[in-house]
Amino acid sequence: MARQSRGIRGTDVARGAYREVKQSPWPYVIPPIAAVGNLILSGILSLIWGAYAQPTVWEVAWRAALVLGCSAAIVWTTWGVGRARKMELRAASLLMATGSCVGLFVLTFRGWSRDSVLVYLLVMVTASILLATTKLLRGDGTDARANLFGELGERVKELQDVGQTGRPKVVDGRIVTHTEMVPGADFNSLAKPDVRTAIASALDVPPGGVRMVRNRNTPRVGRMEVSPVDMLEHPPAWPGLSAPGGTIGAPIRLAVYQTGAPIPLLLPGNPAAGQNPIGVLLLLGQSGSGKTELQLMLAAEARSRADSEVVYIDGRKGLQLPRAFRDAMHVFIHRADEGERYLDGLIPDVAKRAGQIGGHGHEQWTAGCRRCPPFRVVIVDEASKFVESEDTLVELAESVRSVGVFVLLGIQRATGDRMPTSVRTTVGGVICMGVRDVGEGARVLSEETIEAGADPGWKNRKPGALYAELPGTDPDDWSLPGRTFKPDRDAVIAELVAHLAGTGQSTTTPAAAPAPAPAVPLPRAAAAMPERERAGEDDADDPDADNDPELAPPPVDPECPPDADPYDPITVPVRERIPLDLDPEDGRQYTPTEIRLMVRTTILAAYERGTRQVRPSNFAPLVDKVGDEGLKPPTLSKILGEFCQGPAPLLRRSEDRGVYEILPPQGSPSPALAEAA
Ligand SMILES: Nc1ncnc2c1ncn2[C@@H]1O[C@H](COP(=O)(O)OP(=O)(O)OP(=O)(O)O)[C@@H](O)[C@H]1O
Repeated sequence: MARQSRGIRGTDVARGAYREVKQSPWPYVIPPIAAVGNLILSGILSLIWGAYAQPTVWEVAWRAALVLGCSAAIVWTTWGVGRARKMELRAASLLMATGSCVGLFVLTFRGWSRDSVLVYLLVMVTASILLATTKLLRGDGTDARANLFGELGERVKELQDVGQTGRPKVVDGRIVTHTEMVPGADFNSLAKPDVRTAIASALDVPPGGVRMVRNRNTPRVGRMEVSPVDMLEHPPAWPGLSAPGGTIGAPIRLAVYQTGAPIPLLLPGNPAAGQNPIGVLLLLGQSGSGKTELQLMLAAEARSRADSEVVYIDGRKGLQLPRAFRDAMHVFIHRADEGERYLDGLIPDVAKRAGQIGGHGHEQWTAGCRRCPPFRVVIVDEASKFVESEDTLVELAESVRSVGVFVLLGIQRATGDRMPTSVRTTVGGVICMGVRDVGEGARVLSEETIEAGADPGWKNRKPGALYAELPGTDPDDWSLPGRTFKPDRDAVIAELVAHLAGTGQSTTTPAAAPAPAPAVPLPRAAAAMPERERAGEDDADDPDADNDPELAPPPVDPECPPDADPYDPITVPVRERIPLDLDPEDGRQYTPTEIRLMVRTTILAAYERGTRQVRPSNFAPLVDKVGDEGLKPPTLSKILGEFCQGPAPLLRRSEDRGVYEILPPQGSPSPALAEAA
């Protein structure tokens, strides 16, 4: 507590009340005492050293040099330490120091005269009054700082005592300054909320517009970034699907940073760049913070990629989402219990996918690899129940990462009772939208991000605003706020539907794909991937295609569609079937040559009946006969490819992927059947 001075009391007329000057009286009496002491010192020095001591020239020279040196040190120090003070105080203290030194020098070496003593006393009294005035009139009578601005200004200036700032540069609309602390000081001390707020206030920029990004290699150095205007006040318009028809390996444009730069989301990772797949992403945001819009856009982006399958689970308000969107998803689940069943079945499915991926020598899902199963994107709108169970989450996060599965878990609250503390280290990435306060955000965001100035306490006042900690992004940018694009559901869905229609993918077929039963979620999703299915047919060119036992997804029998969701209407695609006159399955093993002969016979019989096109799914009865092992889909594709070759080909690839035209039979069989013939 501040001590109260005795004796210094005054009346504050404006307030009509007494006020007490707290703190010590010494700051007010020291200057005049020092001035008098300095006068006495100059008298003594003039008698023994200076004007009245009859010194030689040499003695005068070195004594004068000594006094000048001491004076220079005093003046320089006074100016230096006064840097963090108000200008008036700094000027008064400088006047005091300079006056003392000049007086000492003149009175010592020139001798005393009435004028010189009077001038000295006048200057020193003035300086003492100035010092006392600036100290007395700085506030309400306490010895605290004068007012808010004075205090803030001084605090900002005090920064210069602990560190040095470099020349500010303008980068992407931000003012960026390199800051180096004095040895022993910690740059993080500038990241404290009150220091950042003081700087924001002094510079008159929005709160949160000041970031302190420390250098990871040294605690002394960092950079201070000031964003003068909030560039996310008006979110940018949605620029359209980022790579329709491309691979899911290409980044998804999810949102933009305050700087205008895009925030990329890389789902499968990039082994070449040593970047891990994300696996599980946690999306935290309270109701109305903009989660659904983000999920919708992400789902549309993922669905527009050629090598992914999208599962959307919204057990709360799934049925409120537009029908066209629901139909466009490979799997759409709107019942909470079914969503849970689906998630339960996800982990057992991992081993199967791992077998498929590892079976051809890949350590993780690889973009562009035809033998890897489609990348699966699972978006779960309200997953708090799932997140609550730490074991399940850890198991999920660790297992899905490398097998080409991405799971987004959306949650509304991150309170202690709802979320284990280890969640942040378990999941591969985090997006934090508006939450109640910075403390809640700190449950998912890293300590460094919060320390650098991230404050997601927007609640639902700024929907779409977010902080993102994502693999593949610069950790220095994690404390940079971002915002999703201005919502335009109709445009997002219309563009997706147009893209799917353009690539020949029906948006009603996937809707028929039901929620997977526990432990068998994949086959149905795969069944709902016509494009991918067709892509597999092109494996005919791959000589190893049918040697790999782990290669193929289980065949889907068009005669026996998977169990349907009882709540969704079922639409089974109409497919023309070629009646095949084959004997029932007899359990015997068929040689490759026999199988090829049967395929040829089937094609010729179909041609005779007037059929001019075939596709692998037409040969399902043949699969029944020779068994799954004898005729996997890639093997069948390979055989059909062989029939396209040779001097007298039986088939020709149609422009429609996966469809073959039957050519008029010519006398000689294709080389594939030479042996059989
Ligand atoms: N980037 C954005 N800019 C402006 N408005 C946005 C943005 N993102 C979302 N919104 C709007 O914010 C509102 C709430 O969004 P949304 O429904 O996605 O929130 P939510 O977090 O899913 O809420 P709930 O959990 O209650 O469903 C909507 O009106 C939406 O249009």
